[in-house]
Amino acid sequence: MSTDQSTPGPEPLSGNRLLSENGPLSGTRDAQLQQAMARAGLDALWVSRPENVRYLSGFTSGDDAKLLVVAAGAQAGATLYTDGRYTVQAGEESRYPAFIARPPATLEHAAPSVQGLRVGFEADHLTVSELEGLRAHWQANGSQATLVSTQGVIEALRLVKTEEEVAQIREAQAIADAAFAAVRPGIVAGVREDQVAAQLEAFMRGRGAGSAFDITVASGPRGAMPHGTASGRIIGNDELVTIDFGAKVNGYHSDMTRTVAVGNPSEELRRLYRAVLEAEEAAVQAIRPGAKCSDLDKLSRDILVSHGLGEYFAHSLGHGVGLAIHEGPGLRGSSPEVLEAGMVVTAEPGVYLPGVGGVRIEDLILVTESGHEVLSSSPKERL
Ligand SMILES: CSCC[C@H](N)C(=O)N1CCC[C@H]1C(=O)O
Repeated sequence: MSTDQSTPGPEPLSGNRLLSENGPLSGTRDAQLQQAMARAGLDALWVSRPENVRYLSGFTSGDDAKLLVVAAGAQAGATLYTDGRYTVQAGEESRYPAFIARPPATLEHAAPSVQGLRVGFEADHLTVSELEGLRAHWQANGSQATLVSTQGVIEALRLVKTEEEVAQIREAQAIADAAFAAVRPGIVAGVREDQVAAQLEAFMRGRGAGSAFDITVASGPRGAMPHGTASGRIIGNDELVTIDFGAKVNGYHSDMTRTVAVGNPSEELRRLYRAVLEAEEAAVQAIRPGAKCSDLDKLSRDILVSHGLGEYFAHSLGHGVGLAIHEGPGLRGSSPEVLEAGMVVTAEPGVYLPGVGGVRIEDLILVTESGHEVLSSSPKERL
């Protein structure tokens, strides 16, 4: 939602309108939100990250959606702001009343609700011009809100998944596993990388899922690119091919990487593969509640260092997965986070040797009370 009124854009269908009367904050998620806002010293929160709007309201469009949450007092409640393209969708999906308008009408509508309040905004998900819009409308004309820069208020609530959320992720991963099983026999010399990606995507769409992100199919020397999106390269004989993909079900993602052998790759490539597999399996085995994310990263990194490959492990061990493909907790050396039951994370060490190729192996893992459950079930090669 831009505050730039020179930008062409949709008009409200019939003027700005509130689809229903202000609804109260209710339910577990709202209670957790109110507590989080209290901890952050906020009276209100202007939510602009699409995944956060969806998490709280149920509204699925990331194109134009903002949420104003007022935690307590006479104005307590939440309102969804979106434009006239989404009138029907907002009415069907949002738990909160929707005000259909474009800025600045949205900000003018919200101004009386935030008068004199400490209003948080999401610093990582608000443009400079949008912040200027908040200042212009909420810190003038007697509104005098105090704008507070925040980070991760709602993301912290999203770390531990509910059973319903886990079910969506599990379903997404099951579809991705089925796609891999269907496509794997066709990954042979002479096939283009983008044909492999297209087959995976078509399979997932056929099962009612989307693709979680641009699929990586990186063969031969392209394996040295951690984000080697499928290209027109023809897969050669005796190569390794790294395939990283996921499905998306009701907004929830899965994420898995397999590196497969075509023909008989060299002993040097097989050595890389075995080292990464050892690092990956050790990390997975160590996943349990109470495990420090930084320790898990170190565990897998130390194994690769012991094989002389530490310098080629060019990223962190893994990340949380949910409404975003990359979310907390971060399984990286600098992370202060500790795993809890209900988190869903990846373990995905890799090595990338420019001019040679690369290997990455990744599983999707649910942290359980007793340890973990590996959600991804596609077989890994033993080279
Ligand atoms: C663009 S989404 C990439 C998904 C992938 N599984 C992934 O998270 N990574 C691949 C390389 C490292 C890691 C990342 O940090 O992007």
